[in-house]
Amino acid sequence: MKPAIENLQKALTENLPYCSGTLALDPRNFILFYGKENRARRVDLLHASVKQLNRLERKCDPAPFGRNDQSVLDSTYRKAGKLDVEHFAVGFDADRAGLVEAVRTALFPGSELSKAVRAELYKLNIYGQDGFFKPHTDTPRAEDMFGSLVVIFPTPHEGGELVLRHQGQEWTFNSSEVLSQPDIQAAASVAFVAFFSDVEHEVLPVRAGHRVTVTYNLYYDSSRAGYAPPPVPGLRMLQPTGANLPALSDAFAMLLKDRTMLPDGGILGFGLRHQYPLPTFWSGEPNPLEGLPALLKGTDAALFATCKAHGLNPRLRLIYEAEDSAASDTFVSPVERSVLIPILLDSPTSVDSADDDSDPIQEICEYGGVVMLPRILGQDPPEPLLGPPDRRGKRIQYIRDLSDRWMWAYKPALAQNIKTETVHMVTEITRFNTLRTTMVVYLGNEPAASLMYKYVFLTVAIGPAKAR
Ligand SMILES: O=C(O)CCC(=O)C(=O)O
Ligand SMILES: [Fe+2]
Repeated sequence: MKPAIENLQKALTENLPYCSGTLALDPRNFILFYGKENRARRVDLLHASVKQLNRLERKCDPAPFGRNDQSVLDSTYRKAGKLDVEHFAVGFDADRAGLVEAVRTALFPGSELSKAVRAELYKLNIYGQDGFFKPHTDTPRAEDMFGSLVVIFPTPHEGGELVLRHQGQEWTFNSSEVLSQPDIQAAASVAFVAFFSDVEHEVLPVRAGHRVTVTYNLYYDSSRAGYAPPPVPGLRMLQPTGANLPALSDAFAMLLKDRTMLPDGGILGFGLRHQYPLPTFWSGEPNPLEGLPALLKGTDAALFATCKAHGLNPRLRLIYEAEDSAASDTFVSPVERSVLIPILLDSPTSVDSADDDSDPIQEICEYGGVVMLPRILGQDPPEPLLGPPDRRGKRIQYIRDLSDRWMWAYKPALAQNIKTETVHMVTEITRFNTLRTTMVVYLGNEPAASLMYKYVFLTVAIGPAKAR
């Protein structure tokens, strides 16, 4: 496969056990109060002096770490200071800042996003010169704890990289480098890393300055289900790459530049990666696709914005897999129960009725549907396009040219009236953003309501190679 396609696909489907980035904040988020007696000290972590940070370091307790269910002090294992939650208060709050939601989006792609999460402030840590924390995994504090969130404040420091390891892979997050980029610094930002509990991590020695962090424990919390705050403006996700706007835009530009890729132009298709609060049953309210661009998250939001930034017109559309059982005899093996013809729709139109004289697929096309001829971008010759079973347990299989054959061989008369659209899929269609509508089917005189499942996906038309 062509590297440009692979690159974009990888960015869009990458599944990492961690995420990282920066978040620009109002200056009051950086104010820290700390102390064990009635009189607390105040330090502004955005403009803290070395003297102030030295004092904070002195006032902290030596940080222990968990070994075999016990908390032990061992300076060959961890050299850092810590404060427990009752000994400090900081303006920053991960939930209020929108960071918990951002982290949830980055860690749980797909239908898993419906898992609600909660963050609990755990500790403040300070690593002075030569401070470090050897490789370890965090001890879960409860059964529903699934990960940790580390927030790094912009106090000057060198070294102190957070190294993460999981299933033979390793990633390094260099907070001092990230936070000292001029635009990040100008915007008063914190850096963050969130990871699942089975990710081993390590803080490399701090060579100079002070590295100040607060950690949160992350929990599943079903009582918050359905809670979905809007996206946060100051957020810059670095990993996963697909949620990182500049990185995704580069990958997209590389694809557009490849002159051998759809030289005459065409339509690209993308499956959505996250689940959105759509009405599960649509019965004539306004088109829910119209408000959807504003709700997009993570890689979906980044992809939509990237298309726009390239002067393209991304469209959120529906795909309906119309069943044509009459065609099954002709085209598929007896194992297949029916042929599914993918039909594109721009709004979730209900089909009032289809009787046994009319062809249901033709009926849907009369309501604005277009028969989709699916391809997989870059696969030459095209391979069968396979999808997972849908929620009715039915096996979904778009045979490469099934809809073509259906169009031109089985229904030649219809083919003249039906519009088609060839879509080159970059990532697989997902089936967790579903709208259901009814279709009344008449079998003789007997009306029967049948459900139509429509999945949201994204298409974007690109021009010929010469013009892009
Ligand atoms: O401060 C950090 O960067 C990480 C701290 C940590 O790993 C822990 O507290 O378990
Ligand atoms: Fe840890």
